[in-house]
Amino acid sequence: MNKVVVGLSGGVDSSVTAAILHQQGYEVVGMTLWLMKGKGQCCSEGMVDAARICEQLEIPHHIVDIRDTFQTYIIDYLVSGYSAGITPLPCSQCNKAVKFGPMLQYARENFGIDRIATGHYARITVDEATGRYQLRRAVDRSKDQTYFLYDLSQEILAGVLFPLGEHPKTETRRLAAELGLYTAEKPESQDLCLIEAHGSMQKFLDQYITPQKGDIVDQAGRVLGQHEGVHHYTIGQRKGLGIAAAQPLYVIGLDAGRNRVIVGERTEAQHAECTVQRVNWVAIAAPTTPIRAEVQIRYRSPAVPVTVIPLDQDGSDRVKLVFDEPQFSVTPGQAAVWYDGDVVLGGGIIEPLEAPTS
Ligand SMILES: Nc1ncnc2c1ncn2[C@@H]1O[C@H](COP(=O)(O)OP(=O)(O)OP(=O)(O)O)[C@@H](O)[C@H]1O
Repeated sequence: MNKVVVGLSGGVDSSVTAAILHQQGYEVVGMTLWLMKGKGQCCSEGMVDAARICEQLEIPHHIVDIRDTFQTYIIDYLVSGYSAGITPLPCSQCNKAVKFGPMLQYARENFGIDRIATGHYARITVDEATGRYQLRRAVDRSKDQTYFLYDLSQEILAGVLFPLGEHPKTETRRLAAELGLYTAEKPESQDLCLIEAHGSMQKFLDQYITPQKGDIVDQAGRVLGQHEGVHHYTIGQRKGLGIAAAQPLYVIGLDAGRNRVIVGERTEAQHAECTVQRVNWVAIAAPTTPIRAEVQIRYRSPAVPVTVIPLDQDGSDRVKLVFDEPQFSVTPGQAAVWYDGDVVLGGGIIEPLEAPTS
């Protein structure tokens, strides 16, 4: 019988994932990763709900304490990034370094199982010509999570199932109700798990970074106001600046070294290009010449036409993105993920932009 370990968060998506695979005849083992130290209410609720689902499906449930890994790869990563004036994206890093890699390893070492499944909305296919695993957008585009999954290696994609990628979310809910799953009515998580646990990113970060007031300046260096700590701001932010100006002002730069937040008008918040590091190529091997694609620079932003230019000799690790049209709020630390239609070609982390003068 085919065996699979299903990552169970205690939410409806992973519950239905386990139920679908169970129905399809897989021997399913439930696994919940214990992620957060201290403020762990959502973790403990999730663990209990996951245990209930496993009891209902009559499958085993294992809890794996991975809090040290989460601390190193997510908490420390966020704190050092925000301290340096960038806005790191924790979710792709979490998927790669905390969830998929360790879950596969644990499943192999402890149960001899080399396949895992999660409730992510994405699809995996194989390119028959090249043998490469392809990551594709979910059928339900409003739920598509490929932006957070671009960094998974070929080896990991080979061992993963995303049964929900083929289903609209409404069908997931319907299935949960039809199967009488304990979690069928559970509300959606609205935000990052850290924000859900702490109320806001600022509250979370203030535990680690002492807020240090400083100047809000324009590109000419004129002081326009005071900020509450550089780590409270992100590129493109308009609200909460506390500055009265004739034109709306946006954050266009974060100068952690001089403890300054730099603001400007909307046109100053636009960039024609940026560089991207730590690139992971998914559907294709690293190219050595420029390619055309559509790129997404934020989770909820649309994919826009771009030329992807390899910067290293082998084309692998860094690229330059030249947008057909200048883009608003290109944010260092966030991911840029480029696609060919619904297929992820590759992605990486946006590097610090050329600093606006201040
Ligand atoms: N703590 C965890 N332990 C194991 N697997 C997890 C955990 N958190 C998330 N996952 C897996 O990753 C998938 C996507 O997680 P995400 O945080 O995006 O939650 P979600 O889309 O709200 O899904 P769910 O409804 O299952 O919570 C989940 O469906 C689950 O399979």
